[in-house]
Amino acid sequence: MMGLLAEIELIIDNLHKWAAPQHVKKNLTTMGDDVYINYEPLGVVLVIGAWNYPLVVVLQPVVGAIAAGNAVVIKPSEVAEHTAKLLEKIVPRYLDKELYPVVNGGVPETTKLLAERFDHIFYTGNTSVGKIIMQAAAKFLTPVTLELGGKSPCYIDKDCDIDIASRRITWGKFVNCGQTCIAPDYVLCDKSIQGKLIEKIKETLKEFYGENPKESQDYERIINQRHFKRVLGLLQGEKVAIGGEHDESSCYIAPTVLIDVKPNAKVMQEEIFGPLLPIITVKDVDEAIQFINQKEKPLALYAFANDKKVFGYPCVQNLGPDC
Ligand SMILES: NC(=O)C1=CN([C@@H]2O[C@H](COP(=O)(O)OP(=O)(O)OC[C@H]3O[C@@H](n4cnc5c(N)ncnc54)[C@H](O)[C@@H]3O)[C@@H](O)[C@H]2O)C=CC1
Ligand SMILES: CCCCCCCCCCCC(=O)O
Repeated sequence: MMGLLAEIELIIDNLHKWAAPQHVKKNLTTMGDDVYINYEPLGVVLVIGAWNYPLVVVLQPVVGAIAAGNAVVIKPSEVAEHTAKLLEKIVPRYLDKELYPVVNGGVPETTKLLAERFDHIFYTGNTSVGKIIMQAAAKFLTPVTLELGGKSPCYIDKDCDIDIASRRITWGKFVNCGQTCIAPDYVLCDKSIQGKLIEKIKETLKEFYGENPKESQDYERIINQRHFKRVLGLLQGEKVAIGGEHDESSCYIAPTVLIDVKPNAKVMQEEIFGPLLPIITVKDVDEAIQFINQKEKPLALYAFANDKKVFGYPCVQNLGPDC
């Protein structure tokens, strides 16, 4: 909610500037004209949301689309069914239901929506469905915004404050049970610091979630049985340094750290989106970057180091504000 409210405030404070016609410098071909950029609403925007922060990932793009003067068809994720029902109930209380309808349902309903012509589609979710959305949009040349997932690495240099690194990684990885799009997906570090890192993560987990995370009010569950089985499948055959306990009936998977993970292991092939943290050892930052560059471009990259050289690499700089 904090992010959503901040977005609304940002728009209220800045919309008059963003929406104002923008001056354009004249050139030879336009010297006799009035030249400016005038912003117009696109028309009707379709917003399709994901389940992991189900209110914010649906409403945040809706807020932007409304501010830009559009009508919006709102499609919450059916996986977070209570939030979807709540949105269907409360949105019409505050917004015109002709201009901002909420459409609930799963794949068949979304497929039907995608057969319609929209002026923009804003989709948040996994990459495979992202491709379906883009194909459907291409039929009408509808522009799309795709907020997808990825395998976000953490590089921990041997010359860094391991207490700080492990505390931040433990928070970012295990909050919402690992179901955050920019959660650290895996760790790359020198073998000499692996043992200390594991000890520190263990200590931090105890501080955050107590002796038994299953009993902690602060530790979440996997969203459903399908995702529980998917995440558990990634754990099979791997060497567990911390955690590993699970319970299907409550979709519980303990905060888990894996070691001696092979680069070609199943857990390294797809976004984990659950509470498993594989550690892969590399000899230095160059090897880490080589490893990362062999994969699809990640959504975020986290680097912990004292050596400024680490932050000078273009791939670290280019990944933006989450570094
Ligand atoms: N970049 C970002 O800001 C964010 C990205 N994500 C990413 O989203 C993913 C998690 O969400 P998902 O499990 O994908 O959510 P999901 O299963 O709820 O799917 C997302 C939306 O796509 C629709 N959908 C699903 N299958 C479809 C199909 N075959 N055809 C048409 N529509 C379909 C669903 O109805 C839903 O509204 C992760 O990869 C995560 O990283 C999540 C939150 C934020
Ligand atoms: C205790 C609060 C947890 C804060 C985590 C905020 C992350 C929100 C990001 C929403 C989209 C995503 O990254 O999956």
